Amino acid sequence: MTLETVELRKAFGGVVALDGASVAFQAGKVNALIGPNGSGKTTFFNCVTGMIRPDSGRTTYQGQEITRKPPHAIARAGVGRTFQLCRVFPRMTALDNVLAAVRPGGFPKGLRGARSRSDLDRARGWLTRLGIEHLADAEARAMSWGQQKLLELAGVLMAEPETILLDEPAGGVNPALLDRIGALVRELNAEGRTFVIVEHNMDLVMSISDHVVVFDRGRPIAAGPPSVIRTDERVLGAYLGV
Ligand SMILES: Nc1ncnc2c1ncn2[C@@H]1O[C@H](COP(=O)(O)OP(=O)(O)OP(=O)(O)O)[C@@H](O)[C@H]1O
Repeated sequence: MTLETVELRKAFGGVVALDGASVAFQAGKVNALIGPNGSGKTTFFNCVTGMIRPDSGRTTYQGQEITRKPPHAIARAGVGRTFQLCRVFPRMTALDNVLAAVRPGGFPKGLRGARSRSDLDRARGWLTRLGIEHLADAEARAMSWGQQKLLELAGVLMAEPETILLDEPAGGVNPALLDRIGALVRELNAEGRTFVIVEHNMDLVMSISDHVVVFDRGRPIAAGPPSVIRTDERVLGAYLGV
């Protein structure tokens, strides 16, 4: 196991977003976290990455307690993440966005020479790997939504995380890019990275995942390989609302 939670609970006023969620994701695998709208998936990501504090419960990463650690400490421990609404700096170039991932705050104009050669090479390498190197000098705001999602992922990869949490990587992207994102996840996984993916596109989930966890009302109701999850009656019931 790599990322594990025990009885994670988080309420927003009267709304219980996480209701004692105990989940174990598998190291070296592509894990998916699925569930109907409002079932607590993003709140779960926010809790395990330190963006919000759970009311109770624990999270461990590779056996180490990370429950109350701040986001930067969890990132440093090796967990990277993307966001549903994609976080890039709109007025910075693609290259500067990727570099900013290793130097939070970016580079003031006069200090551009301070970028290290190896960081530059690595940043260009990730842009190339993700197929957006031709946009290196374009401002992020001039890029398409799908390109911005790739750019955000390039920034995450720049920190060399062992585990990557993706929040709706397929959301709003065109079918060609969808295929590329799927292939990329499998490639990066084959190189040793663990993934946890929150995603509504079931074709993508079922084609790239090794292990699927299903949330309903703030807690897991099923977990297993796609072939089993696809026909699980509890899962079908949760999605159909019966
Ligand atoms: N900051 C917040 N304040 C109040 N309620 C919140 C907050 N964040 C989430 N919630 C509520 O908690 C519940 C779980 O939301 P969450 O976004 O975690 O679900 P989700 O499974 O990620 O949904 P979706 O698939 O639609 O993104 C929902 O009822 C939501 O309205």
